[in-house]
Amino acid sequence: MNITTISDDIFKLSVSLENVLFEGIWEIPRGVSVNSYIVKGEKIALVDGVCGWDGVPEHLFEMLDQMNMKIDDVDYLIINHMEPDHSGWLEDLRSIKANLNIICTKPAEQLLEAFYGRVDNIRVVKDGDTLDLGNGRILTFATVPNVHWPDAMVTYDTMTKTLFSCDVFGTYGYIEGKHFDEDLTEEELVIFEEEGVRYYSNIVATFSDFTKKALDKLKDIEIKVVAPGHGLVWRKNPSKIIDDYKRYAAYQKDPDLHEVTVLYGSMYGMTEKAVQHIIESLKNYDVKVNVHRVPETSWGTILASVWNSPVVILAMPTYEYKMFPPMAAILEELGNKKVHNRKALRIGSYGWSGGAQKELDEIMKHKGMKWTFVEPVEFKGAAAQSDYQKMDEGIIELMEMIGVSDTAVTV
Ligand SMILES: Cc1cc2nc3c(=O)[nH]c(=O)nc-3n(C[C@H](O)[C@H](O)[C@H](O)COP(=O)(O)O)c2cc1C
Repeated sequence: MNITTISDDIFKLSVSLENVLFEGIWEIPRGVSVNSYIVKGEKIALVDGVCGWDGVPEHLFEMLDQMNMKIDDVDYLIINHMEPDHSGWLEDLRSIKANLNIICTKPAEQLLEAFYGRVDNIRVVKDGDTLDLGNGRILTFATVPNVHWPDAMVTYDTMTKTLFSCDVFGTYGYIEGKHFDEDLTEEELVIFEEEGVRYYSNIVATFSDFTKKALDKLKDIEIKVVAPGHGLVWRKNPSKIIDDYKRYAAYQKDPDLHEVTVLYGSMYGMTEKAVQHIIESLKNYDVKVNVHRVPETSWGTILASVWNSPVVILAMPTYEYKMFPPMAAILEELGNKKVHNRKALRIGSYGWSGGAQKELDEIMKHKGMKWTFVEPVEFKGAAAQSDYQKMDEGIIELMEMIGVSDTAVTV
């Protein structure tokens, strides 16, 4: 755990995680930080906690020691969001200071009881409520329901105009010694953009409509510092992460990028050979192409890729009268994350009955995904020249749909 000064009397305590699956599912190749904040007036508030990683509470005590504080000095624990990665200190803190005052929303109060059996010393807050810490430091609260649990809220320090936003404006990614956006090189900023969309697509995507409402609610607040529960503190250019989140929310239905995801599975190479043809054909267009094989590529990586891609090529064979199972699993997950309105081509090999296409149609329908498909190209065994021709025609159609033209020079 490390401690960083954000501004006079505001400190970040954070833990970096790597080599774990975040939420037990998502790979985090560049790690993630989990951030908690200490805000001091006459009274002291701890905004969010982190899970019981990294020797908490011992490390927490060391950090407090460095600030000449003891846990007894903390007057309030503000819980923006009850998910255990942010509320996990609660049990330890309560065992040390039983009368710790907790500030949270009504839905969080119910979750507190469910998760920790806690019903005492809770002040429930709603939109616009304030907490006066003394010395002119007044905190206000705004609920942001379902970003990403029903209980979520953000806390705003009116003195420094710092927004403690918990999961909102979070990113994956952790670079040793880099805590603020102003610490980053251009290349590192690109890393955090990639990790932003990865985090959004893995964690927040399902709640994009709620995220849009939350962003709308926050738009009239003057924000000088964004201090989220994951990732960097945005101090030099806070509007960067706010605008990024607007884009990410919009990508649910319309990623306005020239990017294609080719998602495929293949048992014996027939479908894979056709995928190679498609990859070659896409080289004729000015588009970024991401190729992912299932089940080898993790769901988190695929989600991030498809979130950025208006065009998706799905390639899979028939397997036991249905589609190759890992492809069905990831398509269901894309449906759960509400990845809507993609333009798509499906290709694949079958042996005798087919069945992949039927299952694909069913998934699209029951998940309400509203993808627009060009004519599928299914072939028995190996693809023939006429099949490759049809694939190329499908690609032309898809590229036209996103306004990308063929870069090959014809004489
Ligand atoms: C375990 C297994 C199950 C299969 N089930 C079906 C099936 O139900 N219907 C069908 O038409 N083909 C079925 N096939 C045939 C494959 O779809 C066919 O071999 C296809 O060419 C495989 O494509 P690939 O080389 O890209 O893996 C099956 C093949 C395997 C290995």
